[in-house]
Amino acid sequence: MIGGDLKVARRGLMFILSSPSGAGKTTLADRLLTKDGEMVLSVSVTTRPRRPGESHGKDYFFVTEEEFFRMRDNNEFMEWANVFGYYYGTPTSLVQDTLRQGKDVLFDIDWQGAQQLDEVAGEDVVKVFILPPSREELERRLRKRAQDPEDVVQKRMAKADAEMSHWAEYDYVIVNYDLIESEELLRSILFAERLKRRRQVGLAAIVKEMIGDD
Ligand SMILES: Nc1ncnc2c1ncn2[C@@H]1O[C@H](COP(=O)(O)OP(=O)(O)OP(=O)(O)O)[C@@H](O)[C@H]1O
Ligand SMILES: Nc1nc2c(ncn2[C@@H]2O[C@H](COP(=O)(O)O)[C@@H](O)[C@H]2O)c(=O)[nH]1
Repeated sequence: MIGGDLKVARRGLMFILSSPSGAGKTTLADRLLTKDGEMVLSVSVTTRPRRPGESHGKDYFFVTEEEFFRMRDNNEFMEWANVFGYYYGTPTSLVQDTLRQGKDVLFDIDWQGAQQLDEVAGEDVVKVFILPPSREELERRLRKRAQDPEDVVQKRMAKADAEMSHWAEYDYVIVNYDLIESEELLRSILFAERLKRRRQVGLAAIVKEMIGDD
């Protein structure tokens, strides 16, 4: 696969997707992951109730507030936040294990989480903000997903402006008009970021061997 099968040893990166709820980041994340063997999803811990079709350990680790606070107080999260009245957190262990293997970690987290990860791991972080084509389309997508009751849809729409106001804190911004086009754009960003010289940690040895010591 172009750009996805690098031969040079490289340092894994932390690829963060944020957006207002319903803009499409989970859908795009799924599509990226199914075609990329070098990227692993960071499965978050949450206190939100499970939606139909979601499974424990794949979409989220669903826990009680008591368990969430125990993990938080035990420093098991790389970042955590309260989003729409529920707690969400990124377990540190999977992230560190994956990066150590030279693979990338994909995060589907909000702006609060993105800011926290930037603070602790700025060099490894690449942040992409996904915008919807319009407010009307955002609401349409939230309803089309048909997984949340009306009051939840309203609550998420009410918070959309607050989330979108953080767009300028991101490295890249994609307006998600068309899924296939957005997926291609995301993949282009990923491939270019993987090729950054500082991430290709095996390059120096290869070049040294080619040009010799003199
Ligand atoms: N470009 C697109 N065109 C049309 N529909 C889309 C597009 N992208 C995503 N969708 C649809 O919009 C709905 C919401 O997408 P998704 O669940 O991925 O949003 P999200 O940003 O992850 O939301 P949340 O933050 O709540 O998890 C889904 O039904 C998805 O299929
Ligand atoms: N800061 C974090 N935000 C997270 C995390 N996991 C998910 N999220 C964000 O929460 C909202 C709602 O998600 P939903 O699955 O309930 O629709 C969305 O913006 C996610 O990106 C996390 O670990 N930390």
